[in-house]
Amino acid sequence: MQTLDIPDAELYYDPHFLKQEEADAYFLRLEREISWQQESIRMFGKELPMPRLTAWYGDKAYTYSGLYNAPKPWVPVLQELKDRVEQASGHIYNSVLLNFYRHGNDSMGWHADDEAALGDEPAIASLSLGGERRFSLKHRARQDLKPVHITLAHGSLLLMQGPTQHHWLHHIPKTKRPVQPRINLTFRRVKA
Ligand SMILES: O=C(O)CCC(=O)C(=O)O
Ligand SMILES: [Fe+2]
Repeated sequence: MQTLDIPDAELYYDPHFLKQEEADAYFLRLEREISWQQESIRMFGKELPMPRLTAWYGDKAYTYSGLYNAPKPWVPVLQELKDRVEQASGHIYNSVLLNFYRHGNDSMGWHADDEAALGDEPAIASLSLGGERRFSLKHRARQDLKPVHITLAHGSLLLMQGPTQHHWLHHIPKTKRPVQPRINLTFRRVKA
């Protein structure tokens, strides 16, 4: 893992966490084996489809972006990836949120993964597969710090921990560039 030197954050990145062929195979398995959902979000009093497909697996129920997610048992492909991510990151997880970005018009808005259920300084391990998308971080308070952009490679692992969620927001912007579909998994540990 390489350390990304960013103030008020603790970030590690491994662009080659999975070999190309492994990453290709996991993309295909996840596309097929995960029960992808089209959720909706309430915005300005209207129900709008979320600009991506999602799935939640794990031992605990979890509320994310105002959506209640019932626990759903681990399936082999997720158990395998969880084991490898735990090994590499040195943390134990009990849940994973999956996002499927079908095309460049799919995205995720600015947020921090700072729900109380994640505890004070959560470790969040983010595995990316498929088309490369830009992931950006911006500091919540310090305007002297420029946003940080990381192109998350196919088969890469990004680990966010320590004070990162306290001080920084992150998002996946839409892009007009033609991009391949992308799957992202964020492994988390939800408290009782
Ligand atoms: O797709 C990504 O790389 C980011 C996902 C994310 O921020 C999240 O699931 O909370
Ligand atoms: Fe996030």
